[in-house]
Amino acid sequence: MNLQVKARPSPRPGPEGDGGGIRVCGATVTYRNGHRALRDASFAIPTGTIAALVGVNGSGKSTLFKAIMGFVRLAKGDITVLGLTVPQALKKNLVAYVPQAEEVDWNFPVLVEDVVMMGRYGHMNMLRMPKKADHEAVEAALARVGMSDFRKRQIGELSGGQKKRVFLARALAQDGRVILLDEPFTGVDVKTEDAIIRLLVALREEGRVMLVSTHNLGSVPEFCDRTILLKNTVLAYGPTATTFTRENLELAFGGVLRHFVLGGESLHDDADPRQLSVISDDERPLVMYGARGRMVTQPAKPETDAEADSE
Ligand SMILES: Nc1ncnc2c1ncn2[C@@H]1O[C@H](COP(=O)(O)OP(=O)(O)OP(=O)(O)O)[C@@H](O)[C@H]1O
Repeated sequence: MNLQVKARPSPRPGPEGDGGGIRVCGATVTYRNGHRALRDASFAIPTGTIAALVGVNGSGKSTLFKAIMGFVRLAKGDITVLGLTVPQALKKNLVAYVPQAEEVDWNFPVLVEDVVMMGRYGHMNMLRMPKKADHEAVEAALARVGMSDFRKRQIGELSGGQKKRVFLARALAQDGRVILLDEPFTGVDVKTEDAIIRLLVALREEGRVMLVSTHNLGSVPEFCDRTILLKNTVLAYGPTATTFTRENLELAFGGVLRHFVLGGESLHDDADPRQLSVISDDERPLVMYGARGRMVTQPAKPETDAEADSE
């Protein structure tokens, strides 16, 4: 299916983004080779929320993370984290990052507990001598992700899902108030995915803010309060119930998405006229009711139920 992408002005953050959370305003990133990976991107997510970052490969998701982490410089625009500039937030250890598996050199000989201890570096002095509180934080973080028994294992010896949990533990040990997760579900089984989602929901209850890039469309309405649709700029952002729609997904993914409509004999034994739409970019598919695409999965929070019902 070929869908044309309409040019839309990048939506600007509303008042909800003032102060807390992550606020990105007109962010533009141009790499050294001249490639502009992010153009005039704007959105705001308040604290105590989980936001999904959704877009095709190369749409700028990792670039946006790098900008929030201060790894790449903004050519234009401005990012604030919990009301602070990026350097101020990094200095206070407020931002934790769970990288994509491809970004890590798994041959580097380091123990699981040492990886998690790296999360404590920002809390230590120049000599990086761990204190009792650092060891306790590592212990607690490993226990929280169910990886205590693996603490003396080399990180490279673990499965994909176990490695993800270790990097989540590193973010927990750091005690970041803002946690950026770059594709945490890629290469993990459903059980680990559920465990990660439960952990993120618990972290939300603690008032943290999480930005999660994912190709796993089916899980977004399950646990993400907000959605940001990216295609080198922000096409749409807002509550998942009103933003994560079929129309917006088609805008963001164009012909990359597979789209099936099931109805008639392939869905019902009787003359029931109702249809199901299935949308996928080849990870977990999103299932929606009917031609307009009403989500089957439950939105993350009760108030978004109300918004969905009022559609
Ligand atoms: N260091 C770099 N130098 C030049 N171009 C880059 C660099 N890093 C990324 N890019 C380009 O910027 C664009 C956005 O890349 P980015 O990694 O942010 O996308 P993404 O949405 O995270 O993709 P994926 O879903 O594949 O992880 C791509 O076209 C990529 O080739």
